[in-house]
Amino acid sequence: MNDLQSVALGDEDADLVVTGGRVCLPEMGEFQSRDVVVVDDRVAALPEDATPVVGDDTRVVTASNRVVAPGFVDAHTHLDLHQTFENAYHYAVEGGTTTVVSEVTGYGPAFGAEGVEQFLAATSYLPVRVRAVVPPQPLLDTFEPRRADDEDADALADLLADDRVVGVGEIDWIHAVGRDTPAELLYERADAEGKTVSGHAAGCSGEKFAAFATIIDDDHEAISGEDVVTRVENGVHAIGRYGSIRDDMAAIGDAYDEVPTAELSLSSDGMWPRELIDEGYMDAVVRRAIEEGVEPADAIRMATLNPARHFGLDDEGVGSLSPGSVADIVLIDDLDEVNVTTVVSGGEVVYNKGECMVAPRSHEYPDRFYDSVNVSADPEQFRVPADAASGGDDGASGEVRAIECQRGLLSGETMVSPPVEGDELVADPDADLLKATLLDRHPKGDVPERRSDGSSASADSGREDGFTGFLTGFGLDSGAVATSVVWETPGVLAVGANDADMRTAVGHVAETGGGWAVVEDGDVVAELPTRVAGVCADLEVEETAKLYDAVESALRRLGADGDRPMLTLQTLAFAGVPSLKLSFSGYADILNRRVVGLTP
Ligand SMILES: Nc1ncnc2[nH]cnc12
Repeated sequence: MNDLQSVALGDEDADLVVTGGRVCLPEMGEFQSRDVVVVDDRVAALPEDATPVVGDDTRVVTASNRVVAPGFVDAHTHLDLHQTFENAYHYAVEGGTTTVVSEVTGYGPAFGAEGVEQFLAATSYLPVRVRAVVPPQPLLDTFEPRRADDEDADALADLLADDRVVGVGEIDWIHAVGRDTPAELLYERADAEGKTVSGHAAGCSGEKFAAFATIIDDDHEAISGEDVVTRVENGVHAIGRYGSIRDDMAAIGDAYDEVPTAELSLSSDGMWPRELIDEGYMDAVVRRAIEEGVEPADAIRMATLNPARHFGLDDEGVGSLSPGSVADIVLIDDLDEVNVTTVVSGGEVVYNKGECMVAPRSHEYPDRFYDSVNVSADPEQFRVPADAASGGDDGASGEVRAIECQRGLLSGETMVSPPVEGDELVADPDADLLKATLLDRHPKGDVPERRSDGSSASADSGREDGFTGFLTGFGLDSGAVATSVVWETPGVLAVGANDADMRTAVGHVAETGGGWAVVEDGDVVAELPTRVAGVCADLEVEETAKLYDAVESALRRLGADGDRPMLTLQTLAFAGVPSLKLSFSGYADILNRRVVGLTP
C-alpha cells in the first residue's frame, strides 16, 4: 500500500495539513469545508476533519476560513522574452502560480531545438512547473525562406517526445490557413504523441477560422464574447488573456453564460517585469475574470483544472486538489482581491504572509547564447537610394511605401514622399516620417559575405540580410532606438530620425549582446541589456523593470507619442497582426502573404 493510502486511511500521520479552509474543488465548481492532507508532494485526502492524521511532525497550516485552491496554471505565455524566468519566478510563486505553459518564441527562433532545451534546463528545478510548447517559427516560409534545415526541423519535432513539452506553439493563421502548413512535421508528431497545437487567430473569422480549427486545439486571441463562442463552437479551447499585451477578460465575461466553463482557460500571454511587480501574475488574471462576472469557483477552475486537462497536465496531478494530485496549494484571503497569503509547491510552503522562501536563481547558458547579435552598423544597410522612389521631380522625391503605426500591435500601409539628400531618401521627423530597419542578427554566427553594394544575403538560404523602409505615426522628433527584442524574429530593429543615431543604436545593441538602446545626438541615453539569446535580461526583475521604464521615458522624451511605443517596436516584424510589417527583404504584406518593396 502506498504512503498516500496509509494516511488517507488514517494509519499514518500526514506531512502537512491545511485546516479549516473553504476548499475549491474545481471538478465540482464549488467550495467545501475540508482539510487538505498532504504526504510528501501529493494530496492524500480531503477529509472534513484531518485531526486524526496530525502527529508531532505534521506541519499544520491554518486556513481560518480562507479559500484553499490548487496552484494556478498560466495556460499561455512567453517566459523567454524580456526577463529570464529563473530570475523572476519568485514573483509568480508569491501570486500562487505553480505551473506555466510557455511558448519559446524568444530562444526558439534564434537557436531552434537548443533554444527549447536551454529554456527547459534553466527552468527545470524551480518550484514552478514549467512546460514548453515547440516553436513552429523556424519552419515558417511565408515571408522568408525557412530558417530550419531538415536536421533542425527533426530536432524540433523530436522535442515532442519530451514529457516537459506539451504541444506545438502558436502559429499565426496567415501561415496556415488556405495553404499547406509549413509546420506539418510538428503537427504530425504532436498528433502521434497526443499533444496539442496552439493557434494565433487574431482577425481570423468565418470560414477561415473553421479552416484553422482543422489544425489547432487552442487559441488565446478572442477579443469579444462572440469570438470566444466561435472558438468553442469550432472545438477550439478558448484561452482568455489578461497581461502586459492586452486585457481581453471582458470577452470571457461576455461568453461565460454561453459556453461550457470546461472549454475556457485563463492566461497572461506575457506578464512583463513592471506588471509582474505592480499587479502580480495569475492572481491578477483570476481577479480580472472575477471582476468580469465569472463566479470565483469557475475563475479558479479556468486557471487550474481546465488548462491542466487541456494540456494533459492532469496526468501529472496538476490543476486539482483531489486525492493523488500534486500538493500545489494556494490560500486566498479575499476573492475580490485574490490576495494570496500562502503558497505550497510540491508539498513545501514556499510563500507565507509576505515571506518568500525561494529566491532568484541563475543558469549558465552556452557561450553562444551571450553572443547572438551579429549585426554590423554598416551605413549601407540604412541607406535608401533616391531612385527607390517612383514618380518624383527634380529635388523632390516620389512616393514610397511606409508602415503606418496604429494602435498597439496594429500597423497599416501608407505612401510617403521622403526628402532627398544627395542621392538618398532620408527621414523627415518634422513630417512624422522615420526610417525603420530590420537586420538579421545571425544568432548562430553564420554571418554572410557582404556584397559590393553593401547588401548581403545568407549563403545558400537566399535569405536577405536586412531591409530599410519608412515609418509614420511613431513620433520620434530626433534620435533613434534599436532593439533585439523582436517578437518571433532573430533580428535587430532600428527606428530613427537619422541614420547616424540608428547606426549607433544598432552598434550598441550588438556590443551588449542584445537589448534596447535609445540614442540622441550620438549618445546612448537609455538602455536595457537583454544578453540571453539577445532577448532576455538576466538581471533582478526590479532592475529590468527600472531599465524598461527608462527606455520608455527616453522614447517619450524624444517624442514617441503612441500608446505603447515599446510594444509597437517589438512587434514591427510580427506577422500575427495586420497589415504591413518589416521583413529582412522588404515589407511583409501580411494579409496578401507577400513581400513588397518600397514602391508598388
Ligand atoms: N504575447 C507575445 N509575446 C511575445 N511574442 C509573441 N508572439 C505572439 N504573441 C506574443
